[in-house]
Amino acid sequence: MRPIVHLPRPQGRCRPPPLPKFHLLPHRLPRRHVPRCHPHHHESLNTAREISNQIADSSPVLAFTTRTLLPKLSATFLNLPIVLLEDSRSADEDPRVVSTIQDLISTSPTTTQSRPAVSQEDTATLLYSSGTTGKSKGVISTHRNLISMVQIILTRFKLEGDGQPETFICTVPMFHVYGLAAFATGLLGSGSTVVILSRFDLGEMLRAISEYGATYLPLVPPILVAMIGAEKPLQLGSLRRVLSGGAPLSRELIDGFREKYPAVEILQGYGLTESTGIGASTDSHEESQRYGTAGLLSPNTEAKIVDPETGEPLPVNRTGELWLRGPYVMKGYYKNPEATRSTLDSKGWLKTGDLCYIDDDGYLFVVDRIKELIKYKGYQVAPAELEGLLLAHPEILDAAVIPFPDKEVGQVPMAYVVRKGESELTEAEVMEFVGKQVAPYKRIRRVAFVASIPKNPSGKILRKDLISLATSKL
Ligand SMILES: Nc1ncnc2c1ncn2[C@@H]1O[C@H](COP(=O)(O)OP(=O)(O)OP(=O)(O)O)[C@@H](O)[C@H]1O
Repeated sequence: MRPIVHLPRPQGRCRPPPLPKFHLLPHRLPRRHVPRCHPHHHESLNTAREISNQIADSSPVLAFTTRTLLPKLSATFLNLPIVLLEDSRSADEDPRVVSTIQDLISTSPTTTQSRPAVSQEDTATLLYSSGTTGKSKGVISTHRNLISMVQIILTRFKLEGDGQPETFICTVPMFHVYGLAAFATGLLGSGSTVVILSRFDLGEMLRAISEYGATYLPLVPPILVAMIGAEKPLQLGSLRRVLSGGAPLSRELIDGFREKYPAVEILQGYGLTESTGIGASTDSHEESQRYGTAGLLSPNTEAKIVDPETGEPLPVNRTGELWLRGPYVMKGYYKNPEATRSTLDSKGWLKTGDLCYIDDDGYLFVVDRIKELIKYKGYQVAPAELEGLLLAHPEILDAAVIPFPDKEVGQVPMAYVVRKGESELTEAEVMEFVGKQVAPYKRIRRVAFVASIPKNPSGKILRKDLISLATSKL
């Protein structure tokens, strides 16, 4: 029987975990199916306001939280019973607390109570899409959706490298589809060893890699940016693979990573909350050699590229909107039939909103999100392409490109740039660097320097914030 490891919760800021205490838990699963977890403490990145909106929308009947996060559950929800993820209750606990996880574990289940029947079409999860391009919506994934995604992860994720089982590090939140599909269900189902970080912290991540001999690191692009930006290559110990997903990964970032960490393979996964996870991925060395691709379609997946204006299907190598169909496509948006109708067509196709092309061999390339394209004199400029170029500049640590309103041409590309350490890079130099490499309509025409680029937990640039920052000065 494999041990389940419980680590004492670190106090305050994350510190290197002390040596694990082993608790043997009786388990009926065969040995290889018992997952080993090294949980650090968990934190919700959502704000109290975001959580309140989700509670108001979804009307939950029970909440699970920690004592630290309790204040995020607004007192407006007076009648919401709470189970604390703690060992015991204190005397002056919030009156809404009805139990603790420890109490629940030590209570024997009543045998008289029959389990409710659950069908594959019933709702399994209601994840809220991040709302980077519109209002956040509750995405209904059914049991069938989730089961098919777990199956994809079990068949396509390489769970062994050189005959040894992989040890995974979890840096992504489980309230997002990436963490839910990969860590909370798929890898748990595979019996893999998973080390969980409560949130991304570069030092903490490196310590965990070395301490637990981690070999596989699924991450989001900002973590890659941080790893490439380090002055000297970081000590990655036994790490063999990273998997990037959740947001665009430019070719320039891939090059930068390969140059700095030649021993580590870089793979990619593409997906949406609406597809309950991975719609395409690179799963092998050969597949990852196809420069810049997000990979081959997941099993049981159909895809087509359509003209976003007319809905007409386009041939290979032509760029248009990606539509996906498969057993993992969501049932719809919760209490939002209008949004469901405009995203799912009557034949079950999911309109991803992503501008993509598929090459002759079936490899998917993501250009950008249609809603994020900048319109310069009617030409379309993809911010992701310009961000990729900027990141290749030796003095640029991070960058984001947004549309800046212009009376004459509609919108011009504006760059927010984070310079490296001592760099004195000027606005003109940034514009010239990009200008030399792109068609005139794609040129960056405004530059501002900032200390960091705002991003959400799934790695997406919070362009709305940057646009309000830029336009507030108009
Ligand atoms: N490998 C990838 N390469 C490029 N883009 C990716 C990749 N993986 C995910 N994405 C982007 O992430 C999107 C899915 O995002 P997610 O479902 O997490 O929330 P959201 O779409 O940001 O929420 P909202 O639609 O409300 O803005 C995809 O449509 C795509 O634009």
